[in-house]
Amino acid sequence: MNGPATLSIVERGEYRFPPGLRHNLPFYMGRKPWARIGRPILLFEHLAKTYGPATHYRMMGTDILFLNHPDFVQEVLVTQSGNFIRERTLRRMKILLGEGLLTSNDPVHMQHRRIVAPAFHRQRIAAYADEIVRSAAAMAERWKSGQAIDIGAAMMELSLSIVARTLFASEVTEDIRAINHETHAIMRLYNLLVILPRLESYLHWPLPGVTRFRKARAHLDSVAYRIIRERREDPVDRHDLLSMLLLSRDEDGNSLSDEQVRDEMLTIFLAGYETTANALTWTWYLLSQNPDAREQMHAELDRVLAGRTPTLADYANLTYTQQVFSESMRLYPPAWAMGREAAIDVELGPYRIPAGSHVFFSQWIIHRSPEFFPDPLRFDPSRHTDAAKAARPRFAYFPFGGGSRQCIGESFAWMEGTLALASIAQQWKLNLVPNQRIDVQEKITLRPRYPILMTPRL
Ligand code: HEM
Repeated sequence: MNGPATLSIVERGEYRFPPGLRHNLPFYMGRKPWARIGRPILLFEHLAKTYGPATHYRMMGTDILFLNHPDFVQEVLVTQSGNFIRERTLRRMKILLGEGLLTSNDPVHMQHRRIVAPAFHRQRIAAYADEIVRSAAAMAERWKSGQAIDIGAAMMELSLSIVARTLFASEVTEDIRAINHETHAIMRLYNLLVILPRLESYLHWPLPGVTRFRKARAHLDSVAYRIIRERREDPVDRHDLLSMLLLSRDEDGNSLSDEQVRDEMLTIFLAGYETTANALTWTWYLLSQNPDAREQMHAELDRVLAGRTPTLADYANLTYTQQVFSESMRLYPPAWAMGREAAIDVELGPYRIPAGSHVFFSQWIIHRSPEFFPDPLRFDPSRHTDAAKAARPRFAYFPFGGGSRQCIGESFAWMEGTLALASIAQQWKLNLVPNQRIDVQEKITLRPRYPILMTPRL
């Protein structure tokens, strides 16, 4: 790899690490302003500022590399992807998602990806455009001028309605609310349980949190398997993602079992719903703070749509609206960090790390690097013209990851984000209610830490 210019090395036996924290990470917790439980972004910002493109720390006996240069990201996600597997915390989401695309490793992952891919082909997701516009327009019609709304909650509700229509060809029914409710209950417990060293072995214990987890999973499974059974009994194509999961075959004719359909259904639900809702939430916030960009977007909507409801055919012509969405995901990437685990000893540039080491990189940090995005905190959609993109390394901007595990829902998300923005902005301008605390909460996705209240105006 070309790599960043000057890199120092710390040797340990046959291994070579970048410089970094002298003590195990827990040693610093509560002692340093950048080491706070639940604020990993502060740690990553500190490491990037202090050590530059690559740094190293240890946690509970595991070596962790934090990489801050697009060339390293490319190396891990593409060039040497075969040397890495999902890191431990993500693998542990198997307690909810089984062997779905997010949690599995090869060869299972490759097999499933081939079967699931047709559900996300361009022609197929084109059919979902009308559903997206209908859900967004219906929500916007319910708003009243000057009446404050919690934009994060509104975008979650919108995203849930879009998932209902596109994954299950349905309105938001009791079943879908149950899936939503139990998935979130499990994810809240997961955030606590994931810190246990051998989580899987505690799952049968009668501890209060674990009992709640088992109940939620049993309820979730009963709903999911009932939906699958009903669909198998009446196997018509309802033109939704679930029909595709049930009908899809790879080139050798392999299809998914009920258990595999359950895992992929919940994976798509979880991966596709909160990410897009957060991306839209931050976009409305940023537009309210950048009136020039907002005016330019409205001018494009007036020009392209001339008052019509947007359709799929308009999507390609809404270039500025797409750039607004891109710039929002640069500053507030819904997937704000990613990780892998080295399956074998790995050489990365001048470094050599042992099998079992974890490697992390953060969209939040790299997307805000002044080297690739001058004046990085400025909201500027023109950073995403084709010419500007071609002038940057591929992994200076990677909201959807990359390589063989690049987000399978990326085209869906672009279409959903752009058309939802267009449908709502056609009816409203959203202004921020003054004097609010705005901050991020870095869970698996990047949420607002406090509700963000906005008022729609004509
Ligand atoms: C703005 C919205 C979205 C963002 C920012 C996003 C981001 C990502 C990222 C970064 C990954 C790679 C994770 C890794 O390699 O560790 C990923 C994977 C994935 N995403 Fe998305 N995603 C979004 C929307 C969606 C949607 C709408 C769907 C489905 C409808 C979806 C389904 C998936 C699935 C199934 C994977 C796993 C792919 C695999 O490993 O083969 N995502 N997403």
